[in-house]
Amino acid sequence: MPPVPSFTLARTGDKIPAIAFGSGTKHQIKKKGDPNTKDSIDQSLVDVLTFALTKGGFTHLDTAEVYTTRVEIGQAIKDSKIPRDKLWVTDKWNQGWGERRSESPSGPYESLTKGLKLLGLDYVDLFLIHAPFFDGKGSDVTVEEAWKQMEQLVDEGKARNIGVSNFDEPILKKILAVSKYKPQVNQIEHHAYLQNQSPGIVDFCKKNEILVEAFSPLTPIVPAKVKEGPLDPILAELSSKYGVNSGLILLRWVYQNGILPITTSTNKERLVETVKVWDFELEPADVEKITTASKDFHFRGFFKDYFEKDK
Ligand SMILES: NC(=O)C1=CN([C@@H]2O[C@H](COP(=O)(O)OP(=O)(O)OC[C@H]3O[C@@H](n4cnc5c(N)ncnc54)[C@H](OP(=O)(O)O)[C@@H]3O)[C@@H](O)[C@H]2O)C=CC1
Ligand SMILES: O=C1Nc2ccccc2C1=O
Repeated sequence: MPPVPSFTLARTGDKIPAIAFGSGTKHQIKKKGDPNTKDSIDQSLVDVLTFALTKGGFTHLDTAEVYTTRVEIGQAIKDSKIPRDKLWVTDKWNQGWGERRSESPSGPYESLTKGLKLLGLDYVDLFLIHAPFFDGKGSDVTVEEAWKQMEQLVDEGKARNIGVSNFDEPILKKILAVSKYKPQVNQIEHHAYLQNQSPGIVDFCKKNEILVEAFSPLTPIVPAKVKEGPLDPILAELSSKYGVNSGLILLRWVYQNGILPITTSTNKERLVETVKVWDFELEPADVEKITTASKDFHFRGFFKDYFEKDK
C-alpha cells in the first residue's frame, strides 16, 4: 500500500494520517442492538476493522468510550499484525449528554485508564472530549477540570495528543484560556451540506492551529440522510471526469480544504476503493464548484438540539 498522506499537528509535530476509519455510527448501533455482542466482542466489527487496515489501506482508527468498540479496535490492531507505531488510534471520553450519564463521571483520566485496558495499548495517539456538554449532570467535572486531566494524560504518556469534538467557539475559548497544552484537534460534523457547523468554527480552528476533523463526510450521498440535493448532478459530472465514485469526490473535497475526513463502511468493495482518494486531485475550480453549489443547502445529522436550539 502506498503511504497515506498526513496532516502535521502544531504542538507536537506528530503526523496524523489524513483519513480515518470510524467505529461509531452504524457499528455502535449494530453492536449495542445485538444481545450477543452488546457486552462482549463483535467479531464482525473486528473483521471489518482488520480488513480496513490490511486491505483498505487505512492507518487511522477512530473510537470512543460511548461506542463500546474499543475492544474491537484493540483486537483488529493485533490481528492486522501492523506495528503499533505505524498506526494512529483516536479515542474519546464520553462526558455524558441528555439523560445519559458518563461511564467515567470523574473525567477523562478515568476514561482513558479504562480505555487503554480495553484497547490493549500503552497509549493512544489522540484523545478527545467527545462533546461540549458540561451541565453538571453528565459528569462531575467542569470543562476546565476535564482539560487539566487531559493534560495529565499527556504528561504521563497515555495520550500523545489531546483535543475536542463538537466544540463551538465559546467553549473552545474556555479551554484556550486555561490550557498548558492547547487542543490540537476539533472533530466536528462537516460535509458539503454543513460547511458552517457553528458560526466561523472552521476558520477559528485554523487560526488557532487546531486541525478540523470531519465526521460524516459522505452525508450528501447517503440516501437515508439526504434523498436529493443540489450536488447530485455535479457529483455525477465530477465522478465521470475523474473516473472515481462520488464518495471519493466528497472525501477529496474535505481533504483539499485542509480538513481530515472520518468515514466508515461495512461494504468491502467501497472499502478497497477508498485508497484511490490519493490517486487524483480535484482542480481548484471543481473544489469551488462543490462549495458554491452546496453551501446554502443544509443538513445536520448530529446534536441538532445543541447547535440549532434557536431555529
Ligand atoms: N465525534 C462525534 O460526535 C462523531 C464521530 N463520528 C465518527 O465518524 C465516523 C464516520 O461517521 P459516518 O457518519 O458513518 O461517516 P460517513 O459520512 O463516511 O458515512 C458512512 C456511511 O455511509 C454509507 N455510504 C457510503 N457510500 C454510500 C453510498 N454510495 N450510498 C449509500 N450509502 C453509502 C456507508 O454505508 P456502507 O457501510 O454500506 O458503505 C456508511 O454507513 C463514525 O464511525 C465515528 O467514528 C460520527 C458521528 C459523530
Ligand atoms: O459515531 C457516533 N454516533 C453518534 C450518535 C450520537 C452522538 C454521537 C455519536 C458518535 O460519535
